[in-house]
Amino acid sequence: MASVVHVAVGVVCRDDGKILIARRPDHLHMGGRWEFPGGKVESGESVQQALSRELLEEVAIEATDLKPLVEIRHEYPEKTVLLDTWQVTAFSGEAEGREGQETAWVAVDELDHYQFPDANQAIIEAIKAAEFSD
Ligand SMILES: Nc1nc2c([nH]c(=O)n2[C@H]2C[C@H](O)[C@@H](COP(=O)(O)OP(=O)(O)OP(=O)(O)O)O2)c(=O)[nH]1
Ligand SMILES: [Mg+2]
Repeated sequence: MASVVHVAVGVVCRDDGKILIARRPDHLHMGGRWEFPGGKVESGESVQQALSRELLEEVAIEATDLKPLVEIRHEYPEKTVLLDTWQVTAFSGEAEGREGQETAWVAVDELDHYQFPDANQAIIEAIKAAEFSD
């Protein structure tokens, strides 16, 4: 059986409530679709360390406060991922796609207008639910 890929995913939220999304480079799995920035947890790393590293590498954001949002396990035909998803409640830096990706700040009720990988529907639902519990 194929192993599960552990992925650290960040929902970076600005003071105006908008959330950072980035477009996955075409050559990657789910290329061309929008995502919440993040990447694979490497061996010896905690998920928080992985997320902080990926946010800096991908979108030039330095996360200063993280809180767990949701864990989504999803089976794609090619692989199974565990999206370990965190809300980034404080950060510094100006978001930019450091790997040439397009980025956007999007209101929660506009997330549905973007095409994400299939696993992300559950993340979007968790974001909407969290909005009302804060
Ligand atoms: N970062 C991220 N990955 C997602 C999301 N939704 C989703 O299905 N994925 C999947 C796509 C990939 O199979 C996997 C993440 O891998 P990745 O390609 O971002 O990993 P990485 O940045 O470490 O890149 P690399 O090791 O391939 O260089 O999780 C999402 O919202 N954000
Ligand atoms: Mg990545």
